[in-house]
Amino acid sequence: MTVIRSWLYVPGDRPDRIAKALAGPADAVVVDLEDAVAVAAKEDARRTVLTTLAEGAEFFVRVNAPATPAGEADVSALATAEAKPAGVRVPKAEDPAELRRVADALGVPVYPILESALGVENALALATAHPLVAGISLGEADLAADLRVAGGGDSTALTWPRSRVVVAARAAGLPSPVQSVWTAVRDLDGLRTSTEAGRRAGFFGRSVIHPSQIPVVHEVCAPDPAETAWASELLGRLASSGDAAWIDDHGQFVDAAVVARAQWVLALAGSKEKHVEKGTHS
Ligand SMILES: CC(C)(COP(=O)(O)OP(=O)(O)OC[C@H]1O[C@@H](n2cnc3c(N)ncnc32)[C@H](O)[C@@H]1OP(=O)(O)O)[C@@H](O)C(=O)NCCC(=O)NCCSC(=O)C[C@H](O)C(=O)O
Ligand SMILES: [Mg+2]
Repeated sequence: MTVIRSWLYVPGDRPDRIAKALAGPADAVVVDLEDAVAVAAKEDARRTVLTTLAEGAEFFVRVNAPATPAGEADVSALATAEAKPAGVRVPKAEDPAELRRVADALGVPVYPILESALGVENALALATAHPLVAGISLGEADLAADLRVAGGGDSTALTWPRSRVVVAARAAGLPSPVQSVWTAVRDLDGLRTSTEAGRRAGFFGRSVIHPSQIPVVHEVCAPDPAETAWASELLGRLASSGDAAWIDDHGQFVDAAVVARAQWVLALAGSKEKHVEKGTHS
């Protein structure tokens, strides 16, 4: 099993930073053609993406929303390019039919980003829109704006959409969603607390916008030695006794659900970083 912990965004009109991002420690690089790129720079950014792909670099691309002129241009440019991205993130996703068009045109893994009330309401339909849909996530800044609720940090106003996207991803058999970006770039303690909370809430891995955020995300996503030891012990007892249920040495009841969790903990602990495939982490 292989997993991606950090997805580093880098603006498509900054070739210097794209090179740095690709050479750095992020598990995945997402070159952005959408909101990090000014309208006047969209064409340049698209050209840079195509040139960098043609040079053999491996990265993901966030296209513009496919229903917009810039999004149409992104999708048709990538569709005819010989070198394809590892996958595309599709922002402002709301319409499963639109997602199918993108997936059919590009033939690469597609990751819809849910950033509106309608997108969240359609979470399961988007997650199951096409076999190439490989993961869903939230874009919390845009979502908070669309919902007219407090955004930023760990706004509790987004608790329900977060749970909704976790449930829809798992119902569709997709990996746990990747957590949305932490925008207080210099506040690494806040990033850590928020990423830990995200893991507890069912997210795995995080989109980041600055290289300084990568080590924090990697640390939070690292297997917890105590949890790994607990899982090994539990599965050892299961193998030797064959019991279906018991109370462990810590007084905790164990049954099939707890065994499933222990198996997931060990699978994650034994995973290699980089290059997640559909359904390879849950
Ligand atoms: C956020 C930034 C604009 C900050 O830029 P800046 O203040 O110039 O950064 P630093 O001076 O601290 O940079 C220090 C060094 O790190 C390199 N750097 C910085 N950012 C990146 C990066 N993203 N990738 C690679 N390298 C990076 C600098 O070159 C410096 O290097 P050196 O000179 O050698 O020391 C900027 O970080 C940035 O543009 N980040 C990405 C923004 C982005 O792509 N945003 C799109 C995603 S946001 C999102 O998804 C929201 C979502 O849609 C929602 O709705 O929620
Ligand atoms: Mg957004």
